[in-house]
Amino acid sequence: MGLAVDVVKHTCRSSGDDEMWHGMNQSLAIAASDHDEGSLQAARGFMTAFDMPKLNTFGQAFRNYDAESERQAGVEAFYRQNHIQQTFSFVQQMRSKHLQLNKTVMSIWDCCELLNQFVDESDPDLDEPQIEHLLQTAEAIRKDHPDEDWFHLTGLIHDLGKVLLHPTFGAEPQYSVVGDTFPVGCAFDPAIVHAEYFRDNPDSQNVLYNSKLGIYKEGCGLDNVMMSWGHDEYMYQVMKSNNTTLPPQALFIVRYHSFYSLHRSGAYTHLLNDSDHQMLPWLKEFNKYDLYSKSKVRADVEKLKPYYLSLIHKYFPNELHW
Ligand SMILES: O[C@H]1[C@H](O)[C@@H](O)[C@H](O)[C@@H](O)[C@H]1O
Ligand SMILES: [Fe+2]
Ligand SMILES: [Fe+2]
Repeated sequence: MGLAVDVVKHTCRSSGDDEMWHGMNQSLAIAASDHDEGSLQAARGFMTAFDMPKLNTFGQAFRNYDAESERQAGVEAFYRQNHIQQTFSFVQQMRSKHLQLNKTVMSIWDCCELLNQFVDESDPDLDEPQIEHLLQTAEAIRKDHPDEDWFHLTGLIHDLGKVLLHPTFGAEPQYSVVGDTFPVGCAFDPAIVHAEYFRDNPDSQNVLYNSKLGIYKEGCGLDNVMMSWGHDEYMYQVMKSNNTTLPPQALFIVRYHSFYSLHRSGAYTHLLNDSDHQMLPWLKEFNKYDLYSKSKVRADVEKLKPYYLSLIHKYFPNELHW
């Protein structure tokens, strides 16, 4: 890898057999309900080739928001802003501003290239332009899941919603585009990164929104939950409205990949319905590659381009409305 990092080799049973979608989903769901990484790996039945580093490129554990590092102060300032601004009503405003998808028309690949100029201020683990992260994620997935091209493409496109930072979309501030996401309309969970800054979010004082369930019903399903505004929801809506043929798992991954308090800490599970529970293992599997592939090793964009163009062609129209 060319990096002085410790690597953990993942071993698991390999079967080589192709499994049917539903069969796999079922075993993944069972493994996930066991909360056991080992059985999750076994249920997957894949040989894993991706090396998961223990430390990020700054020599820290991944997602350590308290460690003193060159990115720490900026990341904390980001979350302060994010947690103060993201209210229920802010989310409504952003949705009506951006979900009409009338800002531009472009292809998926054009969007990847547009992201080349942006660095994500919320990320303690990476200060590389976003296109690097997209290809690193996709290629890491490809190593472990060679036959699931939909999953490779999901890796490539999962962060394309960060294009909201571009002047074409009004150059939205980082606090309304990146960072972890969380439900609005109910109490903020302490498991959310830098939850202390929710003190100054007006919704924390609003009795409609500050109880455990807030405006929601137990088991209502994430589809009925309003998430903080950012690149996840935006890209999900872009995919859906432009009629992607990617499977439902891909849409779920894109939509909730930043919902760390759920997929890492198990918060908010009282809002999930059965379908969400079935999807959750895919989200966790995806997260491994999204998080641990972040490195300074540059992707060879020109070499990889033809393969990803073929996937884009398979699952998306040539031009999309954004
Ligand atoms: O792309 C973003 C970004 O990398 C953030 O730092 C992280 O907090 C989000 O969850 C992720 O989706
Ligand atoms: Fe993301
Ligand atoms: Fe990402």
